Amino acid sequence: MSPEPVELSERIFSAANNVLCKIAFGKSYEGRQFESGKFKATIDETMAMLSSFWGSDFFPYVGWILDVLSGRQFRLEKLFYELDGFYETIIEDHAHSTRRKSHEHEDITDILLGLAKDETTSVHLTRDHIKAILMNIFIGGIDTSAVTTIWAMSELARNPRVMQKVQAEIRSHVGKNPKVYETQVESLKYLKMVVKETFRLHPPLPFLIPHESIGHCQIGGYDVYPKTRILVNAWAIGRDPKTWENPDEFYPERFEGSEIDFRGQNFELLPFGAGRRICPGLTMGATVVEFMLANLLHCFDWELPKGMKPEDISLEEEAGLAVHRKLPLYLVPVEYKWQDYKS
Ligand code: HEM
Repeated sequence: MSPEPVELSERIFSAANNVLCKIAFGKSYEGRQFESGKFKATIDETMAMLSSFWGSDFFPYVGWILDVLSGRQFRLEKLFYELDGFYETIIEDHAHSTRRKSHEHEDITDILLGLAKDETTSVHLTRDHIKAILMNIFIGGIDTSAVTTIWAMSELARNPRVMQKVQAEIRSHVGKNPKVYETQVESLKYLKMVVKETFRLHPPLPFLIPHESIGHCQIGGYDVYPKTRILVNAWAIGRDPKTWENPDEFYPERFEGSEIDFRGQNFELLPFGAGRRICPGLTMGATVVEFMLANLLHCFDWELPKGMKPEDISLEEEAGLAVHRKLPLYLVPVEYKWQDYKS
């Protein structure tokens, strides 16, 4: 029986969720605190709340009336209690757990609770601080890593030459091992170029996170006054024809021998921002994307659904704080017979 197409977006989201929850909370709470599917819906609702129009942002004295009448305030409060309950469960699970106390298996929540108890440090963490940090990881890390991986798979499905080249690299390094280990990813140079090229064309937060200027400055002859809201268009910067040759083409080789990286030192490529407010989860986010992609590409060959051509894969985007594909991504996974691999 030939394999059926699968909807990849949901599965990649679930994988990113499992990996990041394991690192941060020690286990995945999908199907427990949140039944399956509800987890994604909660993150989607949070992203929608973060990117929607708030009357009170623009009309400080009366704007709240708009927010109440539109029902947004009610949605926000409902979401707040849902998320707060989730973080309470995680903290309680850790505080009263019979889990092993060995430092070897500590997750981020263990470390934060340890810091909160430690009276010798100058950092005084409260329960609210801990919840806020967990919120940053939960909201900031899962969706961004999943979205990048989904865009990478979309571009690879549209570009069979790149797909074959990156798979050949992974398989020649990993050989007959049925899966790729984190330590093996470091040597996958072409995979890293594929990820960079994906960040260039599809930065998951195309306007980063809104900033506010604290002092007066001039940029390109324009005065920017204090308290101005600033949006940096990382999406347009990544497609600027003055910097990038054939900017709309997915061509990872453009990074061969290039110094340009996404770590905030090169303003041509800013998927994680730069400077003081650069994403603190940069290394974790990039590692999770490379790791998920390496395994997807090593374990399966990905064919197009019957009758579809590579150029039929849509790259249409859906507006939001994090830019998702507008349409689901269906591909056919064909299990790779790694026993047959010939180096
Ligand atoms: C592919 C993955 C990721 C991408 C593309 C990404 C991107 C970004 C961007 C663009 C910003 C705003 C920077 C700015 O406005 O200057 C940001 C902020 C942030 N990110 Fe990430 N991120 C990713 C993964 C993660 C992960 C895994 C975590 C946590 C474990 C995380 C936590 C945060 C936090 C806490 C902030 C706010 C920092 C602040 O306000 O100072 N991110 N991220």
